[in-house]
Amino acid sequence: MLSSVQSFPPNPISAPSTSKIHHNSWYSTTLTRLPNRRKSLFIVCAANPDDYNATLKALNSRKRFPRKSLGQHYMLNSTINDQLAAVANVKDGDLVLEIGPGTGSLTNVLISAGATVLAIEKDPHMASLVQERFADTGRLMVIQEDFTKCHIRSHMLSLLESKNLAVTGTRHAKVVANIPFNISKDVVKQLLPMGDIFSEVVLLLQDETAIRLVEPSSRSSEYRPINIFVKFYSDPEYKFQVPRANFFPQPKVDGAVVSFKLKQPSDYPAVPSVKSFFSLINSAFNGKRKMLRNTLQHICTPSEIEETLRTVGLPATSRPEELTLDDFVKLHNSLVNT
Ligand SMILES: C[S@@+](CC[C@H](N)C(=O)[O-])C[C@H]1O[C@@H](n2cnc3c(N)ncnc32)[C@H](O)[C@@H]1O
Repeated sequence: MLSSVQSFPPNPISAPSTSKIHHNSWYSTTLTRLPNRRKSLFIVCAANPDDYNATLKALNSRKRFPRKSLGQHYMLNSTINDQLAAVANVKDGDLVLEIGPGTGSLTNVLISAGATVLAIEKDPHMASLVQERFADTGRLMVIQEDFTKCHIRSHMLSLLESKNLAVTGTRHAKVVANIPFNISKDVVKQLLPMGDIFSEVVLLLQDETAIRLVEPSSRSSEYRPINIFVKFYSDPEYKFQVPRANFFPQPKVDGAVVSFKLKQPSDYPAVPSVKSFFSLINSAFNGKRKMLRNTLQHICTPSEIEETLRTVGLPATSRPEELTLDDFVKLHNSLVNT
């Protein structure tokens, strides 16, 4: 359901002083305006009083306490939102997919940069809040759905069609989002193979997840099938860390911004079947510390695996964590041809 937006009543609270004492007293005053639940979560100081103020005002307008189950840790530092948009080089005319707009602090930056935003928000209260806030811009479409269950490709195709934009050729769309940490894997799995639609995916993830997705290369103990998946579809880059004090309420972990520059489908590594390629990867990593000649026995005999490994220039005793994406492509293609 695509719906256009209504207007938001502007009623700013005057910005508090940034001095520690004033900030703290302003902070506890603001707390009393929130529904009287689990106030202990709010002990942490925010990065920017104005952004704090705006977030609390928005939540208060709906009597909406942040939900842990929805990963609702709102961004309180507009500079970080600016940096997220800058990493993706969001500019006039871009189409941006945002997952979990919340109160709309990042949405505001994207719209101000001249983008049209498609936002997917699971929480109906937040979906209507953000819809109302940007009603008069005509630049926001909100879909109230769970991103992990929605058909993002069909939503994007309808949007591109409505804007008379072709899917092939220049890719007009990007993803910029501060997502709930608990759906990171789903988001990455769904979006990275969409290089025909998106040129870049910029996500604020949990710092540990960001490192695990981007950094491990072959020969590292952290190397997993997801690293092969990420490199198959994109060129990932860890951009910067976002300390936990920038979120409201403060999570127990830090965040980090990662950019995934998506490859066009014509630039994916050449494999006859993507499905069989990833099935080989999963089988290979099933016995991570074991040699491939043992873990791939359901495909060929150990001596055939050894022979194939030698043919593609790899030692017969290779283990999965020793192979790069390129090595796996060669191994797969050679196995398919035997
Ligand atoms: C970390 S908050 C970020 C909010 C906002 N983007 C910001 O930067 O302040 C995550 C947002 O995602 C929404 N959300 C949680 N699970 C979701 C899901 N499965 N699909 C879509 N939105 C979801 C939450 O309701 C919340 O608004």
